[in-house]
Amino acid sequence: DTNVENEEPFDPNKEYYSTSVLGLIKVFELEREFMENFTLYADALQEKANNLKSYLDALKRPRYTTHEERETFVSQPLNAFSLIRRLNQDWPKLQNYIKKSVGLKHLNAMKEMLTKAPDDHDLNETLKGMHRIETTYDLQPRDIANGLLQSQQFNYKLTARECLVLALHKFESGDYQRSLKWFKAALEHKAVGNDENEENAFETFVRTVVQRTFSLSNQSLENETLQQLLNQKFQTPMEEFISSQLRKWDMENSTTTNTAHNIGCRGLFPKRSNGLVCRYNSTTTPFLKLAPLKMEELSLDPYMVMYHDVISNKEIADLKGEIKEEMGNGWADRYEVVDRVYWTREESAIRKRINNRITDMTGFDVREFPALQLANFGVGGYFKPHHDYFTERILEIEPNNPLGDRIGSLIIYAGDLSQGGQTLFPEIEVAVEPKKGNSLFWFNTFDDARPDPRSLHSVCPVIVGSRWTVTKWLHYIPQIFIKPCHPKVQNITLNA
Ligand SMILES: O=C(O)CCC(=O)C(=O)O
Ligand SMILES: [Fe+2]
Repeated sequence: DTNVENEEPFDPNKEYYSTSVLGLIKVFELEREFMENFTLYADALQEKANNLKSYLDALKRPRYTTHEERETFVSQPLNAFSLIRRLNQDWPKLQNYIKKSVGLKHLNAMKEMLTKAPDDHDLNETLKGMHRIETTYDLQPRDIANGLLQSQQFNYKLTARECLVLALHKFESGDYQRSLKWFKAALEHKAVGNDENEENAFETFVRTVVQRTFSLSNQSLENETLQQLLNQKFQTPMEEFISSQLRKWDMENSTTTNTAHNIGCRGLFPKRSNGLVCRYNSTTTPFLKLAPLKMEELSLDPYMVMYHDVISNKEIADLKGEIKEEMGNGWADRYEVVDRVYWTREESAIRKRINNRITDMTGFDVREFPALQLANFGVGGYFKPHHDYFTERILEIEPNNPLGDRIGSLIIYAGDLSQGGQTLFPEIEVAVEPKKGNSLFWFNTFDDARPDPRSLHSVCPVIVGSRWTVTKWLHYIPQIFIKPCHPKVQNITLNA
């Protein structure tokens, strides 16, 4: 992959709007509020213009172009009186009215809102998310620009400026091949007629390419030469020049994106037919005798199952309703994750219900660690491949955990997604669809509590939808009598 992910220094306290749908809703609200004030401001300006216009209309009279006509007009006392009075009384008022600012209240509100607008880091994080979607699923810039995301056609087209921002982002991250494709998409989406902002955007891109050309060839960049090139910016020789440079640099810098994670996300893991079954589980806890759970085996070794329809929309809504206001802000973890996370630390009826359900699914005791982790993903939100058992990374997040290693993990899918966001196990080539209401459970360690590297997992970048999850790590110590450690040597093979 390219170096897009690592170019910025990591700031753990930085909040991003784009790393969760919850954050994006805030920006949506911000724009709506901005537009409301903008409209009221424009209305106030309009009203002022209308008032000025009607004053002018009231003054309408013949033009009196000759000296004689004017003499006749002012020799009439009513006209003369009216003229003097207007200029003495109305004009100063008119001056004041013209000087008076209107809609200041709305203007100030708009200024205040600007302080909350997404900054450059937000834009960069969003561009990274867009890049992740594009490269993971190997989408073509031309299709994206035309609103085609995988097989779904949206009624949306990117403007040339938007294409150029993407082209520049690829350029800056060294992905010259995709930069060229975005540049071509920008040419295809050029507005009819002259658009100054668009021309500036083209000029910036051309300048960037020309500058690299010159700096690579150790030539000093003569202002005249640059200007000459810029002058022919939309002509074929210029386009050819840009294309040939980007193509040349791409060869020097060729990258491949065929990792197991990407292959899995593209739906290209081999189909498995190994005697796995779906059945009702009515034995893990006594409660299941009354209400068995629909269980689908995904893998026997390592053990991994999917429970279907274990949580209702109502329960999901209750849980979200409880935490939404307090949910922390989105963050971009240096190691793997881009999302917004919240721990439900308060005891509540719905949390208890869900914990009971988790015990029904796993047989494990969760009373010592009743917190639930909620996550909401944003633009291209994902997890890099990682292990949930104690690694340096996890010990950094959870130092001195008295509960022991995370022997199992359970995810409840609680959001509506139409594309992307599968949970992947690259080592055993399993891809799990994040269907709302379902729950995925797997073991991270062998029976003797050694880490099982086959539990490596990742999350594919979300393409379309709001991915919500409830995550529960099942720690070793509380299960010590429920799932005692069986010392047993296992032979495993990895599909590396
Ligand atoms: O959301 C998922 O599907 C997996 C999340 C995960 O791997 C984790 O929270 O450690
Ligand atoms: Fe994980």
